[in-house]
Amino acid sequence: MRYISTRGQAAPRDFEAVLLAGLAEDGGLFVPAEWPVLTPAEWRAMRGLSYPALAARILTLFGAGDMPIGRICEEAYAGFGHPAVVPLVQLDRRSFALELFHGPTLAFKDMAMQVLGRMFDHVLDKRGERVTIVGATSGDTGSAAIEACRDRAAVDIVILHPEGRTSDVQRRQMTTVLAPNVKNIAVHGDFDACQDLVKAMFNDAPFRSEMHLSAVNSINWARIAAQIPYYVSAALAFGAPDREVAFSVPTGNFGNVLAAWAARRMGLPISHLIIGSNRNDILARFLAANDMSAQPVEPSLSPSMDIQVSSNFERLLFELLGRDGAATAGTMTRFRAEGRMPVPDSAWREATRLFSGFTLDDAGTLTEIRHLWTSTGYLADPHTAVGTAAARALAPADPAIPVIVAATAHPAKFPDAVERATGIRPPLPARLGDLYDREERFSVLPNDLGAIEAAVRAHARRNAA
Ligand SMILES: Cc1ncc(COP(=O)(O)O)c(C=O)c1O
Ligand SMILES: N[C@@H](CCOP(=O)(O)O)C(=O)O
Repeated sequence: MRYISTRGQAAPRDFEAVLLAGLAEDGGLFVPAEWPVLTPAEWRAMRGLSYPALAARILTLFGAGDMPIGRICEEAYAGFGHPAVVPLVQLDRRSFALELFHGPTLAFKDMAMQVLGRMFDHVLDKRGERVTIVGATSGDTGSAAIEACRDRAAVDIVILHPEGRTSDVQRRQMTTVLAPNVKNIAVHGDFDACQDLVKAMFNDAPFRSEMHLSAVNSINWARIAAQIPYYVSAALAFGAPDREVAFSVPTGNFGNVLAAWAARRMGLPISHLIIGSNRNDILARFLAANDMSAQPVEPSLSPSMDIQVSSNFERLLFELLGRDGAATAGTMTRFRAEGRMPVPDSAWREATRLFSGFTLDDAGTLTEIRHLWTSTGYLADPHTAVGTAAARALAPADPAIPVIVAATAHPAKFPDAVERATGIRPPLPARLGDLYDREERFSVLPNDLGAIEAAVRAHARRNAA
C-alpha cells in the first residue's frame, strides 16, 4: 500500500514512513493511493473475529502487515475496561451508542493511540531512530497520546493545549504524567492556534528534520486507519454487509467521521453519516449552505469539539475534487488566506448526499443529557449527547436502518456538565481516583512559533543528553 499527499507534491510512501512523517512535506495529508475495497464475502468473513483480530485485519489492508500487527492490537486492547472493547448499548428502538471510551484515558482517542504508541516503538526500535512527537489537543488527544507514549525509550512528546479551555479532568490527565519524555504546554489561544503551531513546526523544514518530528494528531494517517475498525465492528454486528447502517458522530477535527467515511469507501454499506457540532458549527454550516467560513472558536460544554478548522476535511475535499492535488492545495491556500473555503457546488452537492450536519448549543446539550438520563437511564458525556441529538434529528427516513452514535467520551471526564444536567456527578474509575491529588507540571507559553520551537528543542535535548 502506497500513500500520496492530498496536495500532490510529496513523494509516495509506505505505511511505516507515513506513520513517522505525520504531515506530508508539501503541507498536505497522506491518503491511500488506492482504497482497498472488500467484497461482501470478505466482510462476512470478518464476523465473529475478536476486536483486536478485526483491527489487525483492517490495518493489514492499509499496509501495517509488515509490523507484528496482530500482537500490537492484542496488547493495545488488552487493558480496556470492557471485554467487548467497543460495546453497543441500545438507546431507543433504532439508535445505539457505540462506546469508544473504555480505554485508559476514557475517550475514543485511546482506540487508535494505544495502537500507535506500540507501532512507534516497533518501527523506531527496528530503525534505531528517535522521534519528537508534537501534538495539539482540545483535551482528549493529549491525554491519550501521553498515556500511549509515556516512558517509551525512543519517543519524546510535547503536547500543546489551549490554556483554560479543557475540562479539569482532561488537563490533569495530561499534566500529572511526570514521565521525563513528556512535556505539556498551555498556549495562550484556542485549539486552532495550537493546531496551527503544530503544522507550522512541520512546515519549518530545518526544525522538522533537526527534531525528527512525528505527529499523533489525526493529520497522521495511522490514526485514521486505527479508527476504521470500530465502524466495521459495529456495522457487522447489525448485519452488514447485508444491511445498511447509519452513524452519527460528534465532530470537531473531522478525523472520527472520516474514518467512518473510509469504511464506506471500502464497501461497507453505510447509508448516512450524521455530523453533530456544538456552537462551533463550521461543518454544519458547510453542509447546509456550502458556507465553510471559519469564525472565532467559542468555548462550549463539549470542549473537545471547540474547533473551527477541521484538519481532516482536507482528505474528504481531495476526494470530492476528484483526487486533484493542485485543486486541493489551491482551495486550502485560499481558506487559510481568506478564512472561507471555496468548494465547487458539484463537490458540495456530492458531500450532502452522504453527510448531514446538526448544531446543538450548550442549553440543548444539557437538555439532551437530561433527556437521555430520564428516558433511557443512559448517562452521556456532552460530546456524545451532541451525537445522540443529531441522530434523533437527522435519522434516515427508512426505519429499518439503525443509527449508531459514536459515544466518544466517558461522562466522568466532564462531571460539571453532567451534574448540571442530571444532578449526578459521575465518579472517575478507581485507577484515576487520586487525579485531583497528583502534582501537575506544565509550562505556559504565548501563541508564538519561536517560543514553542525553543521549548520543544530544549525538551528533546534534555532527554537526548
Ligand atoms: C470526546 C470527543 N468527541 C468528539 C471529538 C471530535 O472528534 P474529531 O475531532 O475526530 O471530529 C473529540 C475530539 O477529537 C473528542 O475528544
Ligand atoms: N478533539 C481533539 C482535537 C484533536 O483532534 P485529532 O483527532 O486531530 O487529534 C482533542 O481532544 O484533542
